[in-house]
Amino acid sequence: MNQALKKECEINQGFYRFINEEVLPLTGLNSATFWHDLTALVEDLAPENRALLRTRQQLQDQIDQWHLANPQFDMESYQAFLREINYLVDEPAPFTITTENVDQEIAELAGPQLVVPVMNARFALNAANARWGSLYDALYGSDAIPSDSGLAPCRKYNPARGKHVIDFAKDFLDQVCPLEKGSHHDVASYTVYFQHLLAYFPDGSESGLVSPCQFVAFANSKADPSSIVLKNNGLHIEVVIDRQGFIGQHDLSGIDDIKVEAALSTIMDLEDSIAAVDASDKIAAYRNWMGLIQGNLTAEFDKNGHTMERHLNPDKIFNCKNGDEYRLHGRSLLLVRNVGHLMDTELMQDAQGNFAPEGIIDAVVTSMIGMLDLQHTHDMDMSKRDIHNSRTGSIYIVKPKMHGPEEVAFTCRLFGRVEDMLGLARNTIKLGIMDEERRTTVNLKACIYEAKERVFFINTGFLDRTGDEIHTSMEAGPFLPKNEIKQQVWIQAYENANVDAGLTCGFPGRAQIGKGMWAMPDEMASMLTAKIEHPRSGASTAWVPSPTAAVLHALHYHQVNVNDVQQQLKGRAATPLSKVLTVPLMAAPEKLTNEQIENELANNIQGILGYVVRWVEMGVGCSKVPDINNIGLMEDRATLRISSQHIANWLKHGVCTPQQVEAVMDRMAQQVDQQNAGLAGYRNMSPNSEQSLAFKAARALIFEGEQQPSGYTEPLLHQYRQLAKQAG
Ligand SMILES: CC(=O)SCCNC(=O)CCNC(=O)[C@H](O)C(C)(C)COP(=O)(O)OP(=O)(O)OC[C@H]1O[C@@H](n2cnc3c(N)ncnc32)[C@H](O)[C@@H]1OP(=O)(O)O
Ligand SMILES: O=CC(=O)O
Ligand SMILES: [Mg+2]
Repeated sequence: MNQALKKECEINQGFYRFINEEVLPLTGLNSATFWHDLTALVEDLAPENRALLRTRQQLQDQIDQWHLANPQFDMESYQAFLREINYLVDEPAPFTITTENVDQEIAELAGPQLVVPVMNARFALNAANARWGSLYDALYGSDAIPSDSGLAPCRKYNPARGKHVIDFAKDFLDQVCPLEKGSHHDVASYTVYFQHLLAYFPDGSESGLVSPCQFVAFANSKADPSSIVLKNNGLHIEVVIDRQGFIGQHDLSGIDDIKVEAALSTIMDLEDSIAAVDASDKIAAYRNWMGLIQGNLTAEFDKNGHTMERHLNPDKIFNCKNGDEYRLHGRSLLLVRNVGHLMDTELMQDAQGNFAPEGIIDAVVTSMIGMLDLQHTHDMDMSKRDIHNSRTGSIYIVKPKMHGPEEVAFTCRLFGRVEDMLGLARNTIKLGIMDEERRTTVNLKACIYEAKERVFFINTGFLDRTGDEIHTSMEAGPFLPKNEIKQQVWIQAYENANVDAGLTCGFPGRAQIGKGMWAMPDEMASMLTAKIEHPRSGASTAWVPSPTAAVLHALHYHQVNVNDVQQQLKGRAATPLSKVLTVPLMAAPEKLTNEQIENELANNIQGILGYVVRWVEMGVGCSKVPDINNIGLMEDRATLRISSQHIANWLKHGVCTPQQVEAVMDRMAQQVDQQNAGLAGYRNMSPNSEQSLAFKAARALIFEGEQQPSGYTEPLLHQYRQLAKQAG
């Protein structure tokens, strides 16, 4: 049953109640005015939103036609054509962004950014609390410390493994906060002498830090500190000392743990990592966002036979070395990712029966909830309030999947209208631009220009970007195997051009330059080796999939000073557009062996089925799915977009046949069923795959992939998930 608002517009009743009963009373906004304004907003902006989507399709049709008419690709004529159709626009004259009131986690500090599905309260709380994490736990519990030669973690503590953990962590201290003389390994005790940290060795000798100012605070007494807080590259390290502690009792200096400042910011995701297909799903997601902002979200769950309750951590309070209080934010700075411009939502319907653009409703609701934090900020003495988010009065919205500057301009107009509706000062709502569609990449400066007063990040969402790479050039020819696409010139050019754009547009000090997700959540040793390249490339943040990854990736920002790197990079030669536009096609598809083709299909299809079955049948928007080498991969809608577009491309160009794909799908359905055996709520796809909604969804994603708007997966996922919900 719907709530008739004006006679030409209907609001979903659950949504109406949620806003009226749970949100509006906290905002001081008038209900009648709010609904009137929301209706007007949707009436005004929905047609524009739809027009932007038509433009996407028109451009895609023109690009398809061009490739068909130009089988011999010529870069010069290609670029001329892209300009002619307005896919490529003129670069704006040099400018710098003017974004103000940005929290220091975004503007000044460099460190990991965690992403989490907001609908999972247990994970979302964990993510918000992942501002701080135990280095000992992250090392002990991951493959960062190898498991061979008696080092495997076991049910009881393995002291041999523990020794490697402690050695690694103290090596790290020696590296980033070295002592003037000697090593942290050999320290017998730490004390604070006036404003200095002193380390004493067993022979009675002592040493200070090479950089004494790295010592900033302590807990308990100077003579017998229970914590020592160090600071390097703006990030804190807490050395916890407890001579009675589980680890500390066996440690020469009594160090019980080393905690690091890890996820400086966290994206609460309403987009690609969640499955929200109807009003009740959306309300659940909004409610969690509200609980996080208000500070009262809790989650009760069973872990290892114990019932646990999780809530948000308070701030951390220490003694400053000069005697004052030293207060550190206890939680990640929370950002919220809205959906893009594509999908509509049943939360609201116009007179013609059209659902409202979901991105418009997300902007209004997530901002209105974000506003509760700002009201608290103004109303309350900050030192008395434990849970708050922005200390500069900003709301941070990450907007995904925008195509080019006119879509960014539209988002900014939308945010401006929302600010007017909510009575917020202009540019309170900050915009994070995902550089993850090709039309945004090639016009990035023009995109930033449109948002120059409110942009707070650009981030290379290379997963969606790869999907869009395939879809945009679907007609150009067959693409390389998925892993080889990553090695081609276009991607490095895209990554470099993104950093360069951020630097030339004045991001340092105002906004983040971000890099993409580490999509192998269990491969922490590899991450420690590979992801240091992100700060080295000039990025001030990069995405991680879990708190453990956040802790370990944080080490990189101690090892690399991003400010210095950014200074060095300023003024490097611009990346040629031709490199960004070089499509990663296969030169000689006929050289692929049948085995290579089968392997590629098997890998893609295992990922697709493994992800889609949980999405459609169980409403799980982000999963860890083993690939054919049994490495667990983070799969979300963006990785699904790549896999499904890749097979669609190979089908189109005859690299594989539909029969081959069907056969691999049947084989992989059995495999995925086996992988999920015993999982509560799981429904097998085989042997009656024709009755499985998940299997049908996966088939549609592949065989109808070419026709999907920009190759996106959400229209089909939503359709099949809704059917699964109806089927109960
Ligand atoms: C292309 C893009 O758009 S990328 C952005 C979207 N992707 C994401 O947001 C990825 C977020 N990550 C995740 O959802 C998960 O890590 C997955 C699905 C990849 C793996 O989940 P699982 O298989 O359940 O992880 P695993 O069993 O190893 O670990 C679970 C533990 O880690 C925690 N955890 C895992 N990921 C996260 C996270 N992102 N935030 C907070 N906590 C997390 C869980 O809370 C849980 O700990 P608990 O028992 O104390 O609650
Ligand atoms: O959103 C991130 C991506 O890689 O896509
Ligand atoms: Mg993305």
